[in-house]
Amino acid sequence: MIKFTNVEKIYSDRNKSLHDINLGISQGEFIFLVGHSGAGKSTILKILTREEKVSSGRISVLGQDLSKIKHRKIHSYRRNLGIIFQDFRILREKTVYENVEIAMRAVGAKSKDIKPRVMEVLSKVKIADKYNKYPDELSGGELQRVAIARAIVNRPSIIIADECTGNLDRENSIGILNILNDINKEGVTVIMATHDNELINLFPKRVIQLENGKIIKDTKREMYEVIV
Ligand SMILES: Nc1ncnc2c1ncn2[C@@H]1O[C@H](COP(=O)(O)OP(=O)(O)OP(=O)(O)O)[C@@H](O)[C@H]1O
Repeated sequence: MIKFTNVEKIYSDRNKSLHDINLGISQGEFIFLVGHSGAGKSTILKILTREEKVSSGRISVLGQDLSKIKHRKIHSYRRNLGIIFQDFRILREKTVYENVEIAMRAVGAKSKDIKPRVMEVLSKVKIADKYNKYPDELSGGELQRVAIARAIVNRPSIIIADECTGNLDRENSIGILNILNDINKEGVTVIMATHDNELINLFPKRVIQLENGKIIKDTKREMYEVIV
């Protein structure tokens, strides 16, 4: 479903951010992307969202070659993705409900479908009781749950999360991981960049480790090597 083939990313002459990345991810996998600061985690995620283009190599996602995708098609490609950030990116002047509703309106959802679906996803992330609150009235953990509701409301195939627990305490981080785990069990692929080793140990998943723009460890690959 996601395939990186000999992917290189060079931001400038001296700065090679990704080196010969070869990687396959199947639908329904849950991946932790780890590595030191500057290892290339965000660059991989930005290539997946097509915020950045590869410098060479090929990247295909859900049957689309992102190295060749036309500019006007990027918008519809991104409808397959739910993106979650460390800093939540919730609109301050809108309520919880409106923050999620806006994502459905943006894709032209029918008015009659909006309310039930927004309330359904708010219930799923356990924030439905605060649907009428403004972001300033919510905690960081609650804000991130709203961001997840917004990310899943249009039923994406892939969730992309960049350090989405980076601003949260342990309890809230575990809460967010439990929600992502439940979403993953419904078949949604989750790719999450994190520095949090404790969280990785609590949720045993495929871990891809980057160093200086190269994959230096892939637990799944190693498991296969042991089995074969
Ligand atoms: N827009 C950019 N222009 C130039 N260089 C960049 C740009 N974005 C990232 N880089 C460089 O690419 C390399 C990888 O950066 P990236 O942000 O992918 O790392 P990361 O693993 O996500 O780090 P962190 O954990 O600190 O977020 C770094 O050397 C970084 O300085």
